[in-house]
Amino acid sequence: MTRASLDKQPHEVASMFDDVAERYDLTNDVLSLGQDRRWRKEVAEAVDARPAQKVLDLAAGTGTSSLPFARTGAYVVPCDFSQGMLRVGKRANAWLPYTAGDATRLPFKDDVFDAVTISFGLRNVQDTDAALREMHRVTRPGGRIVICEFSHPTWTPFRTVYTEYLMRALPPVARAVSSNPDAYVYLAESIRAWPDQPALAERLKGAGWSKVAWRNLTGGVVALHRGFKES
Ligand SMILES: C[S@@+](CC[C@H](N)C(=O)[O-])C[C@H]1O[C@@H](n2cnc3c(N)ncnc32)[C@H](O)[C@@H]1O
Repeated sequence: MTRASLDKQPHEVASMFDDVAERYDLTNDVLSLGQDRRWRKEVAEAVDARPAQKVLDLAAGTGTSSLPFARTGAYVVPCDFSQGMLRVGKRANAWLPYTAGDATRLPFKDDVFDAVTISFGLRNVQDTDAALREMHRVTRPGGRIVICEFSHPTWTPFRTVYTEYLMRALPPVARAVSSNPDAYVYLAESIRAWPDQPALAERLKGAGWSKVAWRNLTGGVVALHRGFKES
């Protein structure tokens, strides 16, 4: 697959996730070397969902990213546009209110969620700024956003090793465990093309979010960005 794999239309992205849905959670565990569990714990702490709060987990896929919020007693809505991912999720956790929807045209009214969050999803949305604006629209004044996304390690020697892992080690491992190995070539390429931590913070501000800050996890392999909607 060539770099053209990054130029995917939304329906191609949805279909790519339909293809990997059955083995998505297993593949994640293997390719992240088990780190994904730690990252999810950090996201849950950053979102700090309280009982009865309304939380939107956007690009929720199978809903694995939604479970930590549900466990706090919050009302969490997993939303995604891949029918395949939603189907696998519903089979495992039928009690979650899975909702089909596109991040750039959310099927929710204004100001309804206490918190909106997106894990490993924003990088896949073709129009990042439109998704950030939509997330802002559906958040209540005073509410918060937490974005968990692959990012760029800040220490150069580590960044070099990590880039080698992404471009050389990850594709053959993905070939062994995934039902659609090309999806993981796309993963590697999309991570490299993704804005770095300060650039993503500027995009959040541009979409209307205030008090924007970020924190690196695993040396910057992942970054947690957060922001607030002005009251
Ligand atoms: C890598 S998965 C992340 C799933 C889950 N959040 C997790 O942490 O495991 C990315 C998800 O983003 C979804 N996605 C990509 N673009 C989207 C869009 N425009 N609207 C809704 N979902 C989208 C895909 O369908 C896929 O399920």
